[in-house]
Amino acid sequence: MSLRIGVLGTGMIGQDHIRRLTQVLSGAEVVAVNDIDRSRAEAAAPQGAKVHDTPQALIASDAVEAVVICSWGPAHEEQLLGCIAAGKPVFCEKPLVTSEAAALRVMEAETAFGRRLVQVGFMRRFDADYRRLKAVIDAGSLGAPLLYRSVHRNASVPAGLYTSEMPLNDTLVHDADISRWLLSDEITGVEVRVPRRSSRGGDLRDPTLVLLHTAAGAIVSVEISVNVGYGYDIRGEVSCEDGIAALPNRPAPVVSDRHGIRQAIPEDWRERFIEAYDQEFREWIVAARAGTATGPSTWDGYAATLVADAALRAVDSGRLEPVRMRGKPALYGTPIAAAA
Ligand SMILES: NC(=O)c1ccc[n+]([C@@H]2O[C@H](COP(=O)([O-])OP(=O)(O)OC[C@H]3O[C@@H](n4cnc5c(N)ncnc54)[C@H](O)[C@@H]3O)[C@@H](O)[C@H]2O)c1
Ligand SMILES: O[C@H]1[C@H](O)[C@@H](O)[C@H](O)[C@@H](O)[C@H]1O
Repeated sequence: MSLRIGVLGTGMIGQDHIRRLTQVLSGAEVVAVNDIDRSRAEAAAPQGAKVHDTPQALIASDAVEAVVICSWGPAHEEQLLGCIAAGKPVFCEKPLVTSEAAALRVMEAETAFGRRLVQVGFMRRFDADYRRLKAVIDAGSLGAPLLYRSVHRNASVPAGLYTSEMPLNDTLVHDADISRWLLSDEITGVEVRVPRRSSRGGDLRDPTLVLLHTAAGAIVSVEISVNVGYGYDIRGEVSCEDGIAALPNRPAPVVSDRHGIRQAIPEDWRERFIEAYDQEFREWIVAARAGTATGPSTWDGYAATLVADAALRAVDSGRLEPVRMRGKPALYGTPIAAAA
């Protein structure tokens, strides 16, 4: 039997996830959709899927066994709490929520329920290159990780909709999460430095340089540039005591012509992480069919939210801003020793 899924939010990524759930992956079907823009939901609904008037009606529907949230960040809390109250597994696109208080409310609801229901859309953890990079670090032959350089470049962002806070509370969450996961470490402090602005972004504060300090004493530098024009360029390199390990360049045909020898760069996140999103949903479908969730948890979404909050404080203060996490509930596994 296929997992019967309802999708909340049928914009850019909602449509892409509906495509993969209906045309690429097996074991799932999209039976219901909702969007505050009803015409968008109608256009995105696969044949036979019901278009619901409200997220609450979709979550409550007996036809829906599990939910995928692809609405805007500020809408996530209410929709997550609705899914947890209904006991339905839920995949939630990043960011989990947009404030520490909201993250704690979701965590309290899930821990009171007593079983993991929430998986957060940190798709990099499902990318084969990142998984191999983590395996090298975990093997330990390079010694302890000291520095991690994370480069996050978007070709462009929607003008007017993407604001100067968003490099820190929308884009950085991916780098914060992958750093915690790769280094098996927690982030304890955040600094932000702002160089001269790129003329490509108008008034937008871009690029931004973020330093994440970890409990074990490593430092992560994150370059966030959201208007580079040339493509979606994601890089990562870990410097350890006895060597370095880096993400490889993406395999692409090597073109030789009068401009030289070159390889294409992905256009956007859909192209760069296409296999990662597929794998993320393969693993989610298996877990959701068992009535639970796997991979990035509410705890991980909470951690990324705290980093985003600290980064927003740091860009104003110019100082190192602390990240103070609560004790980790047992539902989310054992705390990382260095951070305990
Ligand atoms: N993991 C990733 O790489 C990745 C990539 C893109 C977007 N995202 C995340 O996915 C989410 C959606 O992003 P997008 O780019 O598709 O945005 P979008 O603006 O294209 O689509 C969002 C949709 O949600 C709808 N919506 C908003 N509030 C709603 C509500 N309360 N109930 C129902 N529908 C509602 C909007 O009408 C819109 O159609 C965001 O949280 C974003 O950060 C993640
Ligand atoms: O919502 C998107 C998405 O999360 C992308 O993966 C990220 O590169 C963008 O900066 C962000 O705006």
